[in-house]
Amino acid sequence: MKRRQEDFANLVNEVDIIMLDIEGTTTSISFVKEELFPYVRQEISNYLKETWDTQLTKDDVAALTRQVSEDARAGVEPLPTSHSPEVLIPALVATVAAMMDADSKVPALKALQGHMWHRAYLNGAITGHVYNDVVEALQQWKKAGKRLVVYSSGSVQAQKLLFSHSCHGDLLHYFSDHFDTSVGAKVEAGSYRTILQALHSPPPEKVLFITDLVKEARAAEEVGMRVVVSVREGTVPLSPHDLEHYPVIHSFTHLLNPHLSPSKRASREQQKPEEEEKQKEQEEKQEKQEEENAKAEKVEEK
Ligand SMILES: CSCCC(=O)C(=O)COP(=O)(O)O
Repeated sequence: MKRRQEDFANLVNEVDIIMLDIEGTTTSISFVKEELFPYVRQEISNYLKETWDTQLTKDDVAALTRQVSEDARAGVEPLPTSHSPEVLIPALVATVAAMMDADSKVPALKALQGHMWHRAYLNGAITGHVYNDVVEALQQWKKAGKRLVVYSSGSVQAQKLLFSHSCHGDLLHYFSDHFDTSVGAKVEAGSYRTILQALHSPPPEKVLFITDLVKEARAAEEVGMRVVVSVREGTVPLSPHDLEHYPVIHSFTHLLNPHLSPSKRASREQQKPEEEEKQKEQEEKQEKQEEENAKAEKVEEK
């Protein structure tokens, strides 16, 4: 279903809290998959060797060991019982690689990743990617008195690092609250109930959650939150049903009040040409898919 700019602006007007996912929503999938995650894979062995005696790493290793022994009940190889770093580090490296291959979101893995990225952001090896259109939206929404929060599988520390060391400078001040998988998995409705409680129980329909994953949108919807699905380069394609059911955006520009912000075109002018090109391609692809779905539905009706 095609929604007009005013419909989106009304949706934003009707809520007090806007909760954002990161990967595929505020931030490109390629940044996470091609920079953040490879950094962990490349550096983990050195990082563990260098920090082995620190309390932070001892806690991370203990949490991973607990996680692996829980998973062992599901047939996963347990870690060696030895305390020797020579034995344990290679086993931990293999375990973390296996967890990342499976795109695991367990808090033990996410905490270790966050601690490793801390170094990378501080020494400038990594700069957090945030889409240009997101920055304009954050500014407009903050001015309009919206409370802005983040819910990502990345640890709260990793979220704060990304926004405070972003390619647009420090954006952390826009956000009042951060949630990660310590409140529960993003595909579970219970996690969104916990978040509502932490936000002092606003009416759920006063909260808008923006995410690229329909499973997450569904869980948030189950507790009564409003949802918008973000389609960016590399996000999981939406089924015809999801395209019909969910408001879909290709850029936060779609959610801006056209009377308060520079026009859609003006916002595009600020984009890097390659980002603009990708966004246009994405929009054209989506429109084509919508047309094909409509045609397929007509044929089915006949
Ligand atoms: C804080 S950025 C790190 C991204 C990450 O680790 C991840 O698992 C992505 O999760 P999201 O819920 O933002 O899609």
